Amino acid sequence: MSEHDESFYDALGGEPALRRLIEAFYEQVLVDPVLEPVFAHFTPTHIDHVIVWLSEVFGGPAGYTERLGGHQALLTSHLGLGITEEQRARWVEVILATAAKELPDDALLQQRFAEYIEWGTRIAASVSQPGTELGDPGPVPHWGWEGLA
Ligand code: HEM
Repeated sequence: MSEHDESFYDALGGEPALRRLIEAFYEQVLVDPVLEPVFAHFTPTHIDHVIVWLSEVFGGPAGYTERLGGHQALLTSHLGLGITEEQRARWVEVILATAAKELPDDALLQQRFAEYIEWGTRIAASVSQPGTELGDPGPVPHWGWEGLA
């Protein structure tokens, strides 16, 4: 048995680990000079919704599809935000520094997590630009030991 036989979600530490990660991440976002203005209208449900999204992406419960509108709703949340490359890159930098502390010290796990964050933030920034019209983005993407499933 390889040490990566358990699901990516279980290896991450499931919902409790994602909660620790995202709560610690947003504590920093809200005092970060680059990111704080972007999250001026931040709501407490935001944290819960990001945890539900990441849980589904990484192979946990499909709560975002079942309760929060799925992939289309996630993309819609970013429409019109006009996320700059500086903001996107800072978001990545802060969450990866937090993941290094809060997620298991497993090189492949940290690498795959970082790859998802790079991929996902580029999509979020892209759809946030003016004039984006979402087609049907399909189901919530899944990401695991092999990357995009
Ligand atoms: C992998 C990348 C990302 C994921 C998984 C993600 C996830 C989410 C989710 C789940 C929501 C909906 C929250 C809700 O329903 O309350 C949301 C909203 C939002 N996201 Fe992202 N996001 C990503 C990247 C980014 C980036 C790079 C930025 C800006 C630098 C950003 C800024 C925002 C803002 C401003 C909102 C609306 C906040 C609010 O009013 O609650 N996101 N995001």
